Formats: sequence, structure tokens, C-alpha cells
Amino acid sequence: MELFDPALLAYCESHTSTEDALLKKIVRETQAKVLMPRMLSGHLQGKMLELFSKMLRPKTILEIGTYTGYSGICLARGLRHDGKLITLDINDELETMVRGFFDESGLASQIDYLLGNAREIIPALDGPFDMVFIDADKFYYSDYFDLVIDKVAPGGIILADNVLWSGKILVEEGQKIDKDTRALLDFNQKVQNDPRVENVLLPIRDGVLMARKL
Ligand SMILES: C[S@@+](CC[C@H](N)C(=O)[O-])C[C@H]1O[C@@H](n2cnc3c(N)ncnc32)[C@H](O)[C@@H]1O
Repeated sequence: MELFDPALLAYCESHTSTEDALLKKIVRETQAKVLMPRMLSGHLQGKMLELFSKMLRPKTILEIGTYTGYSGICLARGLRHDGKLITLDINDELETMVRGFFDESGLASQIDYLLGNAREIIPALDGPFDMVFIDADKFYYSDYFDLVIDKVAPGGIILADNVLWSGKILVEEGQKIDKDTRALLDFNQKVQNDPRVENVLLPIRDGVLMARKL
């Protein structure tokens, strides 16, 4: 399901600060060389992540799901001068490309790019995190929330992408639900019920859930 009228989306993008040359290059190279380029955050969501990060001025950001580095660079642009982005991905085939983009961003010294399974890496990471961006395998979103929540600083925010799952979260009576949709429905409800956070589901792109730790 297309969630937004493409013309409305184009209008939103034309009233969002222009994507710079590096981000445009990441989009181009992702589309030309990488499978499933739709996974990349893109102009509108990337700028939103960048502005959230610039408002929060985080010391530590954890990103789960680097892909080609687009969202990581947007997030890292808001870090304090002594801050760090830790970004995790299980796919090592993109490593050379991604490290190249991080170098070009001028932020490589503030980025720890760790390859491996996020569910194995996160328990070994020290918090506190001021910002967490969950954007990896949908089936494990609730696990990611559980793994990070105690490491998020009070006032810190967790953002989770794709929580509207192209509209599949609207399930009709008797309809069969696939496992990723089920997992996202459970995740959205879990956050909604959790008294440790206040939250808002933003209907931007494929849906971004923002939860602020109390
Ligand atoms: C939607 S893409 C991330 C897009 C990126 N955040 C952006 O906006 O440009 C999801 C990424 O999660 C990674 N991933 C999937 N399962 C993972 C896991 N168990 N641990 C770490 N990364 C994983 C995939 O390899 C993929 O690169």
C-alpha cells in the first residue's frame, strides 16, 4: 500500500532542506549497486533524523541496521563534538562502501561501525544511549527494545522505523498475519503499554515510532 500521495511527498521534499552531495551519492550508489535500495531512509526521513539529533545533541547514539550508512550519517551530524555513533549491521558485504561514505562524511572518527548480529553485540555495549534508531530485522524489534531500554538515558529517545509496514498493520477480521507484521503489531503495542516511556507514532514514510524514556 502506498501510504502517501507521491505528489504530496514531492511537495514535502521540496520544502525540506536540500539533500547534500554526499547523501545524494549514497542514494545513487545504493540504487545502482545494492539490493533493496528502498531500505534506505531517504531525504525526508533522513533530515528528520538529523534535526532530532541536532535538537538532542546526543553523546552516544546506537543505530541497529546501518545498511549503506545514509541514516547513520544523518544521525551522526547531531552528535556533540566528543560524541559517538555506534552503528551495527550483520551484512559485511557493504563494509568497504559504507566505510568510504563514513570517511567522506568527515565523521568517521566519531563512528564505531560494528559488524555482526545486533542481538549478540548489544548486550556487550555500555550505555547510556541518548538516542537509539531501530531499523534492522522487524521480527526482533521487541527484543531490540528490551535489550536497549535499560541502557537509554532518562530523556533519551528510541526511534523505530517501518512500524506501519506499508499499512499491513491494519489487519481485517479473520485475515492471516505474516510473522513480520505480527512482530510489528506486538512491538507497537508493547511500546504503547510501557510505563517507562512516552511515545508518538509519526506517520512519516513507512511510520516512525518515537519513544522518550521517562
Ligand atoms: C532497513 S536497512 C537499514 C537502513 C538504514 N538504517 C538507513 O536508513 O539507511 C536494515 C539493515 O539491517 C541489517 N540487519 C538485519 N538483521 C540484522 C541483525 N540481526 N543484526 C544487525 N543488522 C541486521 C540488514 O543487513 C540491513 O542492512
